[in-house]
Amino acid sequence: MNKYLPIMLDVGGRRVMVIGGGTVAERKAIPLLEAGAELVIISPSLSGTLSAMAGDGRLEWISRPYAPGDLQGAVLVYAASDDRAVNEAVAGEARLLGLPVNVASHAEAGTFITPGVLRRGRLTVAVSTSGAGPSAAAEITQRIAGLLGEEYEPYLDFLHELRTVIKRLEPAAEVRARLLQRLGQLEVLDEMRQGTFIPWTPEKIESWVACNREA
Ligand SMILES: C[C@@]1(CC(=O)O)C2=NC(=C\c3[nH]c(c(CCC(=O)O)c3CC(=O)O)Cc3[nH]c(c(CC(=O)O)c3CCC(=O)O)/C=C3\N/C(=C\2)[C@@H](CCC(=O)O)[C@]3(C)CC(=O)O)/[C@H]1CCC(=O)O
Ligand SMILES: NC(=O)c1ccc[n+]([C@@H]2O[C@H](COP(=O)([O-])OP(=O)(O)OC[C@H]3O[C@@H](n4cnc5c(N)ncnc54)[C@H](O)[C@@H]3O)[C@@H](O)[C@H]2O)c1
Repeated sequence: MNKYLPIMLDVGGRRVMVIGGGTVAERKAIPLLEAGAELVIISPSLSGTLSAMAGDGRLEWISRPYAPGDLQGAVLVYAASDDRAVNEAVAGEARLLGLPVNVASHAEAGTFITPGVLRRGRLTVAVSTSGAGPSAAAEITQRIAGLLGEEYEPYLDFLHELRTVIKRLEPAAEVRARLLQRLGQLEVLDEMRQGTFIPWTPEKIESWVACNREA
């Protein structure tokens, strides 16, 4: 049943190939660019949005149909053409090269699928139905969006800042673990939700660390 492994992949500066330039390719391309991928699209045509992005130099467009050998140098592949046989051929080449491949027309021909995604700054929530119901994945993602407000973005920035200071100041693993656990018990998230949070100065952070070091 649990066939798919959820992971968070760093594609920053890495070459990702998308075959096809329509609606689905566009939906896959935008998060790839947001994640800093070096995006190459091979397709005889492009959607309006993708075309504008190619014009701005945000992605490379190779204006022709897919041909075997096109996947050289990629770390990730999306077969998003509307031709099942083409997507099949792309998946075959990816398999030979040992590359993860997503197949839009029939997911079972590929090796990974795309979840619905909600982002709040450093927080990412990914929702997958393992392919059972893509619309349901989108709807559940929207429901979760209603539960997790915008306050999570500054909250995670705050946690990141304190965690960085703690890791810098505390060499002892035991003390670090205690501080990081206490960090999670602060009421900062509620304060941020209510708009009453006052940003901590570096002095306040250091004094909080000093006061919470002991068991
Ligand atoms: C979540 C989301 C992310 C994204 O794509 O970015 C996503 N599909 C979304 C929307 C959506 N997709 C489809 C519809 C029309 C309604 C319907 O058919 O249900 C809608 C609804 C809409 O458009 O509103 C049709 C469809 N989808 C797939 C197939 C082929 C197949 O089942 O094999 C067909 C039939 C094609 C045909 O028949 O021609 C396959 C996949 N779609 C997946 C992801 C993967 C599984 C995710 C999971 O459940 O875990 C998987 C397996 C592979 C993949 O694409 O990675 C995104 C919502 C983003 C958002 O808005 O939040
Ligand atoms: N996975 C999903 O979430 C999902 C959702 C809806 C539809 N689909 C399926 O995904 C496929 C694509 O859907 P779409 O709405 O993006 O279609 P679309 O018609 O908008 O786009 C298809 C694109 O494929 C390109 N193409 C055609 N032949 C090609 C080739 N030989 N090489 C490279 N590119 C080629 C076309 O030029 C076009 O840009 C369809 O099979 C559809 O059934 C998947």
